[in-house]
Amino acid sequence: MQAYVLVLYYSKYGSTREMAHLIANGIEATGMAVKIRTVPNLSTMVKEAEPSIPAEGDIYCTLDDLANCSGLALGSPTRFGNMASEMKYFLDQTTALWLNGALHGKPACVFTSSGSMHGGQESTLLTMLPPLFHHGMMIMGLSNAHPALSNTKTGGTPYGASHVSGARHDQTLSQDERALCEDQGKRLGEVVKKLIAG
Ligand SMILES: Cc1cc2nc3c(=O)[nH]c(=O)nc-3n(C[C@H](O)[C@H](O)[C@H](O)COP(=O)(O)O)c2cc1C
Repeated sequence: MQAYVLVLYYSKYGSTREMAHLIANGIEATGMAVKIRTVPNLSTMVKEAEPSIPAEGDIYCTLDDLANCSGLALGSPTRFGNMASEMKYFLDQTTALWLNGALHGKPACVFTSSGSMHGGQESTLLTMLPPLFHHGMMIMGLSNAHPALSNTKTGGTPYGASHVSGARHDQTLSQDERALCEDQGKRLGEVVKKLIAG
């Protein structure tokens, strides 16, 4: 099986999805293969549960997609300063992978999108990390040598790429936010390549 980096995200309004695809571009620029996967919406009405294959867009992640990756970029919108329940629900189904150490020693990074500038991006990124630590993953942030990290007037944190989408989801990714997404993908891809090469 060809080695790949998994970009796994949840997105309701599209911002985190756009970030996921920019990060994937960065990973591909290193020559690594990428799988982009998402997770379904949650519904309180069981009979309204999502079909197993989405009508459009990226397909849903399986546990095998996660178990067999060589590195992971995990993205979620900021929800009350934390990851979306859809992503948490998916992670809560990974006990078998934890038991057999499927993700142990693999590099991982996180990214998020929030409505407002000070609406909890950092707390979201930092609280997305504990499940990855529990899986024994090696956590990577952004390079603080990247000029966009100092120049950005919106998203971008040392803990991972971020985007401020505005109260009406109408704020597109700034050049700095885009550059940091691609750089995060490149960093991850390069580290994964080195680890695979031994
Ligand atoms: C239930 C809920 C909670 C949210 N909580 C926050 C929050 O704590 N801080 C914030 O800045 N934005 C918050 N937002 C806004 C989203 O983070 C923002 O719209 C994000 O860009 C959506 O990402 P998406 O386009 O990938 O769905 C919240 C949105 C929802 C629906």
